[in-house]
Amino acid sequence: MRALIIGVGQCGTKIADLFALVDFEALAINTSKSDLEYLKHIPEERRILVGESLTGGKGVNANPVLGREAIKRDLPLVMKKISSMVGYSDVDIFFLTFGFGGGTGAGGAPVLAEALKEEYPDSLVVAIGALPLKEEGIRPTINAAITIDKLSKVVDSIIAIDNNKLKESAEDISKAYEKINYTIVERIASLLALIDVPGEQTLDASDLKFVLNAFGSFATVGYAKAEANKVKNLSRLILKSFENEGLYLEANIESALYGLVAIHGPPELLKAKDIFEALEYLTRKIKGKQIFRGFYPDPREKEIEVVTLLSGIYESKSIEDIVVTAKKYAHAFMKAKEEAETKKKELLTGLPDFDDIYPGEVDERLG
Ligand SMILES: Nc1nc2c(ncn2[C@@H]2O[C@H](COP(=O)(O)OP(=O)(O)OP(=O)(O)O)[C@@H](O)[C@H]2O)c(=O)[nH]1
Repeated sequence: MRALIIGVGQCGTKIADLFALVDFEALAINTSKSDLEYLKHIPEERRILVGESLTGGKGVNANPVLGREAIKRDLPLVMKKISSMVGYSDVDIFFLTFGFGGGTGAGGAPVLAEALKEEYPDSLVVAIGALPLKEEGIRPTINAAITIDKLSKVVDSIIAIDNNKLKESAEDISKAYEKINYTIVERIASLLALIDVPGEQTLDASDLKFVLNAFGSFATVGYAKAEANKVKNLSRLILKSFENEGLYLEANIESALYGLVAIHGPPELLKAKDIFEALEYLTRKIKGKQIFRGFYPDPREKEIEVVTLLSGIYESKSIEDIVVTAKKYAHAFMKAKEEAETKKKELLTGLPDFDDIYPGEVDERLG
């Protein structure tokens, strides 16, 4: 299983940097020079500043039109770098990480996704994007809604992370982001690390690709971990991993098409009866009724870890809230703009030109 992580914009490159820390191949793309310099784990030759001629290396200030243009201008450079990283072996999945509410990531991710799909038709392109906090205001909400629409037509799945859901109240925002980013990487890296690893039942790259090949719908990742000696009922721990409070976004998991569950822990505790009980429950619950599973007994392990991926989701309150708010605002804005234009026309119609009021002035002076 080979995954390549491409971070776009500040949020995206911070997340990609954490993936690099746990040994994933990662690339960072940004319009802000200082944000690129701030990264710790992605080597310098894998950091690309785009759109410098447009932005002077200072970011795009939440303007996705500039973000889109910046990536477009330097797309050949970006694709050349990706090609040199890919080399001669296939990439199963390109993961694009970014924040939905800014300018570089929101504007750039769809452009890059399209280019990757064209260049690497056998690889999946999966978006991993953070949804804006409600208190950030209308602009990030609009950026997010439009980017969701664009990506849903290009990528295979969108793993949307609702910052509102993961941020604990009264927390300092940069600390909250740090924690959220850690959670994202912990879950996805744990899952990817188990793919193709021999287990009692093994998940391979084609299982993961099947589950994520979901025509641009939403996916979410659940997680539960506990010290092995404290787990009295494994079935309950598995169920906890896909309970709403453990997921990345508010979503109706019953609307999911596919599920994938990976369980890792000491062999004596991975009891088949408990596992099947929980998986049967999940199979009944989701619409598509297709669950892939992997059990990984590991005698060195002192904890039990469960990672759950649900995909093909169309019912999500987190997404609906953003789209509905953005649509409402966009309609009100377009209406206000139209009214302003009409009012301006009404007010100014009927005025004469200078020549009507000062006839012949120039001719007189010229004699
Ligand atoms: N989870 C998470 N979300 C973040 C983080 N940083 C920013 N965000 C979210 O991402 C959005 C802003 O995206 P950024 O990545 O900062 O913006 P950008 O893509 O670099 O674009 P510009 O700053 O406009 O050039 C906001 O809606 C934030 O809520 C982060 O580290 N983690």
